[in-house]
Amino acid sequence: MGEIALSAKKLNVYYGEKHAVHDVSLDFAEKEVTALIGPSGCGKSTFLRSLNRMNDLIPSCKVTGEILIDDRNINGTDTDVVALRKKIGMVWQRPNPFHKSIYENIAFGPRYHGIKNKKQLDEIVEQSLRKAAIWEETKDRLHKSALALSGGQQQRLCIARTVAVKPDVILMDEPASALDPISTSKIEELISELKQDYSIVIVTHNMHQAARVSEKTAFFLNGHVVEYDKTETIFTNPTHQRTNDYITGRFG
Ligand SMILES: Nc1ncnc2c1ncn2[C@@H]1O[C@H](COP(=O)(O)OP(=O)(O)OP(=O)(O)O)[C@@H](O)[C@H]1O
Repeated sequence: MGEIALSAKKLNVYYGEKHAVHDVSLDFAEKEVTALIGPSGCGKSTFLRSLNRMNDLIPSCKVTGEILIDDRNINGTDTDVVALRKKIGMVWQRPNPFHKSIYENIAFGPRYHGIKNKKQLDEIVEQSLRKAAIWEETKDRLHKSALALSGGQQQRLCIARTVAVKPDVILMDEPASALDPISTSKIEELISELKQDYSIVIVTHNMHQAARVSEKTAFFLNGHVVEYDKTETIFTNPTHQRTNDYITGRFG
């Protein structure tokens, strides 16, 4: 494995009495894609959300264990959560552009983090849209509403919005599950491009997608990680019977 971008150590997540994630320890390598797979309700999204403290927003939720980035535990009370979410961005299942222009969607984050210069913002908007492979489709309508874009374009816009604040890690929670097959394949191509610059952790129900886009795969079951290995190994020669049963469609 290359350099580690992010590590979870003995992470447990509870919703009140419900113990949703059990003692999960995983290392995520720099500039690789890691897929989190497993049946519905096994804790994939809960785990993903704890990687940038999004679970803080759920009052009943309690997290124990460590998430290490640059050797610092982000679960401490002294963490600047806004700065953390700049470093570790999130793309959700449903595209959620702001009710603003395409330009303003992208400029919002950098402006919030202190960039006011118009020329600099123009450059960031163009670079981010290019990185998210949506520049050609938007360059002549930057000041039109983002909501007029198709679902697939909106999702690429949301990826551009995440990229605009220069994160190290991008978390994606089933980013293509609400999209048609052509938009899905564009998102998959984009993920393969983005991993040259970012570490990506993606939750997906789509096994083919996990096999196509990721280097590593973690198989979750009932809040536990059953197996974590190279994607090729998970899909061709898994160690555990339960992994084999899941990837061959025997359950889930
Ligand atoms: N906000 C919440 N409050 C209480 N329980 C929750 C909450 N969110 C998730 N859970 C429970 O935690 C467990 C894990 O849910 P989670 O959404 O993380 O699973 P998942 O593997 O991502 O599922 P899916 O693939 O269906 O999205 C489930 O039993 C779920 O019902």
